[in-house]
Amino acid sequence: MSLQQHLLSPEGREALTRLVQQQPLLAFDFDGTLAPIVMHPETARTPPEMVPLLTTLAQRLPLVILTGRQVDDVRQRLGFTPTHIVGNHGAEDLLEGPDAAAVEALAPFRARVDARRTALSTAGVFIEDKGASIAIHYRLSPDPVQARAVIEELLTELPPQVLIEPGKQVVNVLVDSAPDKGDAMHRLMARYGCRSGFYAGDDTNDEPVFERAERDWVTVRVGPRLDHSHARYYLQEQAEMAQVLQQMVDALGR
Ligand SMILES: O=P(O)(O)OC[C@H]1O[C@H](O[C@H]2O[C@H](CO)[C@@H](O)[C@H](O)[C@H]2O)[C@H](O)[C@@H](O)[C@@H]1O
Repeated sequence: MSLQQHLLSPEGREALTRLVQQQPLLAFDFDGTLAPIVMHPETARTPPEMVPLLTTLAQRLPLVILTGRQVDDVRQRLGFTPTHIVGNHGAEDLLEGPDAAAVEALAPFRARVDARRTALSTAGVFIEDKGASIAIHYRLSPDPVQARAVIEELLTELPPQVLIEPGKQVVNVLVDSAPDKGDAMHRLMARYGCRSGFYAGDDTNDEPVFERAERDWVTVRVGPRLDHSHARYYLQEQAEMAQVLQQMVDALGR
């Protein structure tokens, strides 16, 4: 793993320009990458100034969204129509729906959640059941100690195949046999016949894409440089993404 470079450095801009001219697959995570992180998940949106840039890019290249959200949820927040969407951290394809085995494997965990609804809500912990994965949100909890205790108890006995992954003020409950974002990216590269790719993400669920990227892909982690990330480039903050999109549009020319 080598030191990450800033994507808007001269070297980063050159790599981006070179990539865009090779008809790559452009893939973006949503929360924290296209949309700023906000307190309430239901208020997240692509900033208006980025929408025309994304619209132009999606008209010129295959442009896909790989998100932890459900497909129908993210679709209404984008403000433009991407070529394809994969949701649920890789486990829900726009055309094929959620991974049925994952939905089924989560049934016993769902029952554990149901039995603790009152304790969770008293602690300000909000459950987002997305079918093929479940998010346990604690950003809005007024008492982090109480929230942690309730979540720890909920996670004490995990059903077979169920695993947990930390995210941004959220615990993701996933199924180990379900496809992740890395699987989704490789599947979409094949589907759209692309030999090179761009991927931007900001969280733990994006690392499988960074880790399994081919040598000539441009991979970007949104957030201060993190030495243990497998992304090749970084952006200091989400607001810089608009400049990246503009650079791509400029590189495509007319
Ligand atoms: O893979 P992503 O597109 O980045 O989705 C990851 C999760 O995003 C959402 O939660 C996160 O963003 C919220 C809005 O900014 C924030 O309030 C929350 O604390 C974050 O964890 C979404 O609600 C989840 O379903 C996604 O898995």
